[in-house]
Amino acid sequence: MRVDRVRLRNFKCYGEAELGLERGVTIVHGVNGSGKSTLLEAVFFALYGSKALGDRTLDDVITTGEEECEVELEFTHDGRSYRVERRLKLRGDRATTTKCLLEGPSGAIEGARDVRHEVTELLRMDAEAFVNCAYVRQGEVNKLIHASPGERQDMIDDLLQLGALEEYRERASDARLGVKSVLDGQREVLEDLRRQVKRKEDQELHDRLNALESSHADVVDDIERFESQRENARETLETAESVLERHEETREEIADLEEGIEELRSKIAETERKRENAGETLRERRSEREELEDERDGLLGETELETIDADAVESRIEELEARDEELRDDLEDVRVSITERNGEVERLREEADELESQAEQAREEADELDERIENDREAIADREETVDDLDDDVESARSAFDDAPVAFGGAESHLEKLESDREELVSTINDVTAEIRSVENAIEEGERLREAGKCPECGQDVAGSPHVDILEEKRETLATLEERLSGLEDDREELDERIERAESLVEAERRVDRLEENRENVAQLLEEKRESLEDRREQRNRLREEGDEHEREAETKRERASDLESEVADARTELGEINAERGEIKERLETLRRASEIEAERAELDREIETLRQRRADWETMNDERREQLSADREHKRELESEFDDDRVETARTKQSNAEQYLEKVDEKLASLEADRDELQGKIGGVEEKIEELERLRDRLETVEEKLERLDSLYDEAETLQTTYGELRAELRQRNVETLERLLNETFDLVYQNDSYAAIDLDGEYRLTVYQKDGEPLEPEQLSGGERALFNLSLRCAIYRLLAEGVEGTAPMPPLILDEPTVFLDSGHVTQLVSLVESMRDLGVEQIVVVSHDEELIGAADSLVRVEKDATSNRSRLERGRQTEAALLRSD
Ligand SMILES: Nc1ncnc2c1ncn2[C@@H]1O[C@H](COP(=O)(O)OP(=O)(O)OP(=O)(O)O)[C@@H](O)[C@H]1O
Ligand SMILES: [Zn+2]
Repeated sequence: MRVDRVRLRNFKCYGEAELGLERGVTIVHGVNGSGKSTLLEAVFFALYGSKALGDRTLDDVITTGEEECEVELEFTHDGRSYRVERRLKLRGDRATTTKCLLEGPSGAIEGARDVRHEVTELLRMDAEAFVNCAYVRQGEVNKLIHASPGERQDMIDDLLQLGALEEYRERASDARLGVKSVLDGQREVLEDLRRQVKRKEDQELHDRLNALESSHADVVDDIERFESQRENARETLETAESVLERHEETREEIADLEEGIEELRSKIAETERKRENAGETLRERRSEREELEDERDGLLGETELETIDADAVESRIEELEARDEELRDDLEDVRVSITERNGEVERLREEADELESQAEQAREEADELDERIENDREAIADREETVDDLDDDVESARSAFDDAPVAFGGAESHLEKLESDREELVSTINDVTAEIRSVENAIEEGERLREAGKCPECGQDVAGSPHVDILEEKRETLATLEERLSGLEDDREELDERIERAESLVEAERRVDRLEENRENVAQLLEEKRESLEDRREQRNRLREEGDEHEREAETKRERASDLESEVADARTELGEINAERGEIKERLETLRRASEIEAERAELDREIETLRQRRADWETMNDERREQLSADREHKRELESEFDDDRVETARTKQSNAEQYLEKVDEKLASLEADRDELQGKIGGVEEKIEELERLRDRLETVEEKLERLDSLYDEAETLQTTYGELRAELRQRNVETLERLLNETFDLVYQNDSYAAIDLDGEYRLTVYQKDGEPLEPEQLSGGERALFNLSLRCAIYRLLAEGVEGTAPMPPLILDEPTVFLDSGHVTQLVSLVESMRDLGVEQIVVVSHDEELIGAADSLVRVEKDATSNRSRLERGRQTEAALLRSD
């Protein structure tokens, strides 16, 4: 068995914690109070529940201040996986298990009891055996050593399941004692039975039975005789009674006959009356029939039929009705056609009216258009005149160019040229005028200077002045200039005249442009007018045609309407004819129906007459039969009256009273005889019962004797079984003791290599003795504390090994759990402990869990678990030591 995982919640100092465990040696370490032992306890608790707690109660494991606690354990056993889950809850100050579940390969088991049983079965050990073998708790060093040999014996027997053999032995012993007490009881029963049989045999029961049976036979004979006499008396009585009864019956019968006769007579009279009434009715019906026949004969003349025969009448009626039906349909058709035609006439007339008014309207529109056409024509004539006028104006305006220096169109530029020539001329004139003025001034100055004898030119004295003659030159220049000026002024005058002419030409050009534009506009308007005039003419013609067309259509419709009216008049004539024919048919039908009714009434009357006749005949027959019955009854009555005479009745009465008296007496006698017989029978029954009882006693005696024989042999068997079980257990135990002694010596040698001790002895009663080298024996209690610790560990390991080897099937081999095993050991012995642990691992213990803070042990671990308590939350925490740490510690 191997623990795979443990999970805790609110278990003592743990909040939420989980730990996976591996194969090999796991060392759990941490400071005091951190929760190491609690972790091991939790595993133990998960397996065994409250049985794992010893004196403590469930509420101890729930973390103080919490309500609920959970433990979950997963383990593998024999290659199969299991999971245990337990949940506790605090209710008041007591805790209860609210969930306990074991899931395994064959399903789930629930409930603390069943789970514990299953775990015990699986591991082949209960909680106590578990702590004795696999789980060495802290401070329990001396437990096995202090135990008495008897306690040790029980414990080891239990572990090796030798307890069962002891149980069987006890059961065999119980069985033997049980058989013994039954045997003693049966012996007493046998004695008692023998005494009873003897007493019964002494009573001579068979002689008594014979005497009683012969008296009984006599009484039975007497009873038979009296019974046959009583039978005779009863027959006599019956005969008399039947005679008297018959007499009474006859009297009643006669009375009945008289009553019947009276009844028949009155019925006959009644029926006779009915027959007469029916005869009366019959006559009445016959005369009614005659009347109907007369009426029918009268009607026959009115029909064209030869006889009034129902079928002929009926078929005639059908014919006439069919004809009437036909006529009604025709009538309906004619009416419909009249209505339709009238409607058609009205419609046609309305349409004709409508068409005529349309024609009228079209003509009016055409007249209107005529007027407008006339107006348009006048407007066109006016415009044509205007165009002609405008053409004349243009002609006259253009004539101004006839002898002009330029052609039409050149006036504008010609004027511009002339004006610029003039400007140039004016400026030349101004220049010449200015030159004249300066020459005049110069002449005036020169004359003045010359008068003063000075040079007119340079102001020097004339004598010797080169410029004296200049004045003459200037006067000549002045004359030339003045001549030039007057020429220029002539030119200007001429130019002014030409400019005037040019301006009038420009004016003429503009006028022509305006006139031509005007003419263009007028001509366009004229064209438009002409077109619209044409449109109106067409429209007017169309309207006139339309008017004519409508009038023609209206005429056609009116003709058609008057045709239809004459058709309606014809139809009305037809209508009258049909109605007349239908009136005739109606009269004939009435006659025929009456005739048919008469036939039906006549037939009914025939039937009634027949019925009445039949009934009268029936009544006659009935009364004939009654009369016969009446005479038969009278005959029968006479016969009955003659049947009985008074003597016969009297004899019967006497016989009846004698028989009655005898019967009374004989009944008394029989009753007393029967009482005697019953008494005798009771006595016989008593004796017979006693005989039967004797037989039964003899049978029981035989049975008890056989039973005693069997019990004797059973007792012997139980005794043998008891000894066998005892011997078997002693033998097995002896074998275990030898093995255990060997294993213990091996283990102790391994952990305590010391010269002081030679061997340990374990005797058949599990008494332990340690022998010193000098051969002196020592009790284990006499060893030192450390030695005791080692001795204890050796013993546990030896038991563990014995268990692993000595049990058949899969050895449970739970994890070997050691809590603080080093407490009493010195460092040298810790080394031995390490080799013990290792040798256990080598022996095939899958998991070894050790709580310790010894460095050397830590070094030997395959894995490390560190337990730590959080200072603030006060909850323990589990932490797996890293592989490197374990390896590092080991290498030190
Ligand atoms: N019901 C409980 N609720 C809370 N804490 C609890 C409860 N029961 C016990 N404890 C605490 O659990 C702690 C751990 O105890 P445990 O015996 O597991 O420690 P340890 O690590 O084995 O110490 P040591 O090395 O001294 O043996 C203790 O300090 C104790 O006060
Ligand atoms: Zn001069």
